[in-house]
Amino acid sequence: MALPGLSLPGLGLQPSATPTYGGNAPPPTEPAIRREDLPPQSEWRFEAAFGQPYDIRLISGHAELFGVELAPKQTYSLSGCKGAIFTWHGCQLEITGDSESEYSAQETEYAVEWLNLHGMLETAREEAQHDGGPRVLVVGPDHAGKTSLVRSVAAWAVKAGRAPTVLNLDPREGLLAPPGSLTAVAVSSQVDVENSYGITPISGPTTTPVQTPLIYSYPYRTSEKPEIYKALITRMALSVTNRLEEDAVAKQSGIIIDTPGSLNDPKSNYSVINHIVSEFNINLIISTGSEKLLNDLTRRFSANKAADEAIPVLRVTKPGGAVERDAAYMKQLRTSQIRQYFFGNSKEPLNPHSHSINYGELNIYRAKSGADTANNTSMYGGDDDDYSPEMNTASASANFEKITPSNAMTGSLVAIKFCPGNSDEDTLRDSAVMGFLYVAEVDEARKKVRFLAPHPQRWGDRALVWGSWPEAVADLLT
Ligand SMILES: Nc1ncnc2c1ncn2[C@@H]1O[C@H](COP(=O)(O)OP(=O)(O)OP(=O)(O)O)[C@@H](O)[C@H]1O
Repeated sequence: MALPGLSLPGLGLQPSATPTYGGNAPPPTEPAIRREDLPPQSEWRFEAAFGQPYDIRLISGHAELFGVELAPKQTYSLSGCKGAIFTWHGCQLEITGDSESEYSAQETEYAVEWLNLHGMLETAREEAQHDGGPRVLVVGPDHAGKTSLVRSVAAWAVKAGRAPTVLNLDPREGLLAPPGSLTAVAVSSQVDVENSYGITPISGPTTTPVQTPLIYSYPYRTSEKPEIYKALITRMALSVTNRLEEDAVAKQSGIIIDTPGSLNDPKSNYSVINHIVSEFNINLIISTGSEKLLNDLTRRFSANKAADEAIPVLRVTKPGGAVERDAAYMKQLRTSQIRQYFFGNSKEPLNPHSHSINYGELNIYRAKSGADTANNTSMYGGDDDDYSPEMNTASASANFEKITPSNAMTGSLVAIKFCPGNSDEDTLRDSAVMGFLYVAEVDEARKKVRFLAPHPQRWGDRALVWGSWPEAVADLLT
């Protein structure tokens, strides 16, 4: 048994005789299996590399991964995952496989704060009047635990019978969609340990919950195209508000918004945060990982305001285990999310469909990058209170160009928009996404493109949008 709080990789192993190997025989390659006893309110933190098997089984007690309870005796494959298995009352875990880092930790006060936040949100839901439940914005620098917090409070809410709407506004990491998208989804069934919020609708039967998210394409790195980012937020706010009006449970459950760390530059005058707050009518801001941000937002939204105008800004402790994810890891994460979108995972393999289509039948637009477009205003360009998407019509008209397919597209994703192929630029920008295609091959001689799609159905004459983000993945089919 490992000493609580002092566990290091391998220390949980039962001592065994040192094996000796005769001749040139290779050592056995059986993965190491060890058991860890976790005391109450502690967690098993791990960083498992991509492609390296890393399995965890709950042997006794209760434990959860960011709010999602582990089923006893079930093996969870957590390869390519960094996270923590937390226990409120103590548990024993069985761990198989190697990790880059793993240890048990008892400095977990953050978890109590997160649970208190959940209690607070539950009270707000119970007291919700005609304007619905809590509308929460979570902000903080990169790697501060924002996504983990959102996932935990959403999972606890679902367990309490709610259906919170979760929004991901970080295009670097997809939610129920590949990276390069912004998503809103009403989470009504239990969140999955391995698949998080579940998977999007596919052609076959599944064991994981199927969700129907609202997806918008934002094929840029976060700060590249502020005017488009803001226009999409306005669009999403409208769609989400309309959806909530049709679903009393979702309305009462409220919304929780996860944001990228890049929104927190004070030089911007917090222009995008202001925009989100006003479009979603936010009534609670959670700040984590930065004292300065907390102070700035408190001054802006809460201090010296009349009671009916003030928006409370709450500080939540950053989890000690929240780790930085370097550029190489984030690239692997993006590739793995794209692969999973088309091929599923080991438990739920998918069979993508191949579509070979003549150039003449396609309406493809290239979303110009920030460097391409003139009038590229800064994300941080002044106060946002008077922003309206119409103001950007002139610049929006320079954002898409119709193209003929070329080899440069090979390995990229294109978004299938709901709008027709001959739509104007504002419609192209604002239209939600029906799904994504992977460009497997462009045959310039025969003027044909071969796409991979999760669905067998063709998409008619709908507009396709190709952007610079996420980067092309050359080896998706290998
Ligand atoms: N208590 C914890 N123990 C171990 N790992 C953790 C813990 N909390 C979070 N992590 C991990 O740390 C990493 C960063 O956390 P998370 O993604 O929640 O932060 P974030 O603020 O959303 O980051 P970003 O803005 O860069 O997306 C993730 O890989 C997450 O799984």
